[in-house]
Amino acid sequence: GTAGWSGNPFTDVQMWTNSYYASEVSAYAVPTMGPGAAAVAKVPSFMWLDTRDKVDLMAETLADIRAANKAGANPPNAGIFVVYDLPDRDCAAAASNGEYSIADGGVEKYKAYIDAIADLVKTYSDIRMLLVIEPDSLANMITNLNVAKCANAEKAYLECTQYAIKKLNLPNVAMYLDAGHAGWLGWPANLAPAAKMYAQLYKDTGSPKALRGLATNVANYNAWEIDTCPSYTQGNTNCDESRYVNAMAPLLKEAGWDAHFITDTGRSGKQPTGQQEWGHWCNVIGTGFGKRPSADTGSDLLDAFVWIKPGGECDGTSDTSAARYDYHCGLSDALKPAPEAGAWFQAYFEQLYKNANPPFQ
Ligand SMILES: O=[N+]([O-])c1ccc(O[C@@H]2O[C@H](CO)[C@@H](O[C@@H]3O[C@H](CO)[C@@H](O[C@@H]4O[C@H](CO)[C@@H](O)[C@H](O)[C@H]4O)[C@H](O)[C@H]3O)[C@H](O)[C@H]2O)cc1
Ligand SMILES: [Mg+2]
Repeated sequence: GTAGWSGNPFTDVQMWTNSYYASEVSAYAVPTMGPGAAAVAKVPSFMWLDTRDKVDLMAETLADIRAANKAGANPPNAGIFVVYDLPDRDCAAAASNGEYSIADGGVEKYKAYIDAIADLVKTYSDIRMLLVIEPDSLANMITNLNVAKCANAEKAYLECTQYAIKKLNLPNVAMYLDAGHAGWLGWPANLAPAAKMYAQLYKDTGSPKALRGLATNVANYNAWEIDTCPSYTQGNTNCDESRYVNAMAPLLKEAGWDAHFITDTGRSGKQPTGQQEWGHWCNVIGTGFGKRPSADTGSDLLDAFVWIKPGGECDGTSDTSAARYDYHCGLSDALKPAPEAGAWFQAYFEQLYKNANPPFQ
């Protein structure tokens, strides 16, 4: 099969459209928006393994993919998943805190979570797995060690990430470490320290073949390429993901890692967005579905445009009394009322659909 790969792992496969997202669209969007909304579920978005239980959903999805490939899918389907269950997850924010805590054996539980994923990858060695590793984790190690929860999590994040990289270094895996976005690590002050950290991790894990590069703009809204830098990017010449990737790549190469990239365009179709400030990340108003997933990027550095954050799934609750309330989700440029992170947010889906570029309607 095409499980093994060399070069760009997106060129000879098609990304799988999973039934979990399709069921959300058909249950919540189609009834109010009509059959046209179903077209969004035909666009492949990554499946987030944000709890240990979701690994069971990964197993079901891999069975679906195997069946489709056996039935003659050409090109064959690849699985697209986000590994996202670090202990003390999302350490600089409140909205996406996870099930594991460092204080409560979270590192060991995380390793068992990774072992379960690795077992599935081996069971389905006929299927190529395209993985994003831990959004918002390493990026916080560059810019938020002043946040106590992040400083306390640094050792665990690095131990868990190294464990994940080594255990998932398998022939049918291509993985990309989360690298924030142009408005996060793309700032001049953050770029070199970030490149140093990622290159170090690549070397410390033995320059693993399965570690293809970095994923950018996960759950964020930046354009891949924009002619006029939006006002909220003032001060940072890397005002889109292409500039960020082109600035980061040579630093990694100099440090010994010939890294490639994927960029989330799932919510970057409308530019500029309604952000009052670039650092506002929660349920931002004025955004739209963006460039469709494709390996035809026009860039030697970018393996694919991908939809990593599933459009319509919430970034965080706007309920100020909720345990996971984060003030970013209460800002003027955050759509409200919003449910818990990961839950379906129909009004947001309608916003993305209305503003889609290319359009759906
Ligand atoms: O003018 N200047 O010269 C100058 C210099 C330096 C400046 O400082 C930079 O300012 C940037 C903001 O512009 C900061 O970037 C923000 O950092 C946040 C984490 O702290 C990120 O939040 C995450 O977002 C994820 C989704 O992306 C969520 O899933 C996740 O839950 C959530 O936590 C924001 O995206 C990201 O935009 C940089 O750290 C900071 O270094 C600023 C100006
Ligand atoms: Mg988030």
